[in-house]
Amino acid sequence: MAPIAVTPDNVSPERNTVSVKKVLSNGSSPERTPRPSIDAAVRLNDGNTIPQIALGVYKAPNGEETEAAVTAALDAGYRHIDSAARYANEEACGRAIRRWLEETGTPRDEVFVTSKLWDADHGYEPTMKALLDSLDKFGLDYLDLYLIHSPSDDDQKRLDSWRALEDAQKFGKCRSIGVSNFGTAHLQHLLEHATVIPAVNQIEIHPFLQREELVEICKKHNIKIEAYSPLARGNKLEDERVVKLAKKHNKTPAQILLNWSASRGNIVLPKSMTASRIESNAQIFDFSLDAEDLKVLADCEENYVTGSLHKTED
Ligand SMILES: NC(=O)C1=CN([C@@H]2O[C@H](COP(=O)(O)OP(=O)(O)OC[C@H]3O[C@@H](n4cnc5c(N)ncnc54)[C@H](OP(=O)(O)O)[C@@H]3O)[C@@H](O)[C@H]2O)C=CC1
Ligand SMILES: O=C1CO[C@H](CO)[C@@H](O)[C@@H]1O
Repeated sequence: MAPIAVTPDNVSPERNTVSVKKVLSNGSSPERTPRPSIDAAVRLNDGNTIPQIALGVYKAPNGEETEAAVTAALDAGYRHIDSAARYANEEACGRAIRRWLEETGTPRDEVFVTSKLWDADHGYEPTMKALLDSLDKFGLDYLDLYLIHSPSDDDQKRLDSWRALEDAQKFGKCRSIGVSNFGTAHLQHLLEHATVIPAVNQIEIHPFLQREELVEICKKHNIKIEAYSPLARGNKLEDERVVKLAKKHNKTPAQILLNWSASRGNIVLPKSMTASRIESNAQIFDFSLDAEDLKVLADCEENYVTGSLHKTED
């Protein structure tokens, strides 16, 4: 089967070799044999590249279970972890990432780490403080991507938070900056006042919630879509149309949903705490959905929202 269509924005940076040469600081060799990295990546409007698949860690506890999931993801070839201050697991994610980098001798810049500013911390100073707090929890010097988790209802506060992100990027505390849960009105307002155009808008999107209008606006401004809840939280994996496509392609229903999103150029953030699912969720770049399959999935639209759309989102 041919691989999914590669869009002009898709790039394959030289990040596909994992060094396991280095031994641990205690002199022992790592027992695991990590897979090579998954090289599917997307170029952002700031010139940075972002791995197209991330492990999402919403609801993952701040302890060993999450460390194991993050390690399993990195071993499976993921190079992107999507956390948030709100998820309260930045410490566990940071521990696992730092340990994995050390064990495999991989440079920091080969793993892409995202966190998000929580709603209670909007405003210039609180945003700066929240970002430093997140860095402290991860034990990292910089984040690859820092997002406004949801738009504040207060126009000025929202712009102040964004100005803080712009400055943090200038100071090297985060390489890319973006937003999440921004609808058309919030995006347009931000674009009127911002110096830096957000690199991404992280929103819920899957075949059951396709959000074409918002996607078009993001495309127009070269803002990439990060698809959250790309598995519709597991609630649509038994949909008979998805199951039929899975059988046709000898794939899992989850892989069908993820391929649908990735083949549109989205960055996909499936969450799982199960090593076998973490691994299989990444095996989505070796097949293509044909026009007939895409029509079946287009017809799945039912405005199915699993999370909570912000009240001004469309
Ligand atoms: N910016 C925002 O406001 C939001 C961001 N997000 C981000 O997106 C990520 C993903 O979204 P999320 O809402 O967690 O939901 P997902 O759509 O990723 O679904 C996760 C659920 O699906 C299950 N699952 C995962 N893989 C499989 C599989 N192959 N087969 C069967 N079941 C599977 C998981 O269970 P199990 O763990 O047991 O495998 C879990 O219950 C979040 O973790 C977070 O990083 C999410 C919501 C909002
Ligand atoms: O990231 C998140 C996970 O999902 C939650 C809703 O179900 C959101 O509130 C939050 O923004």
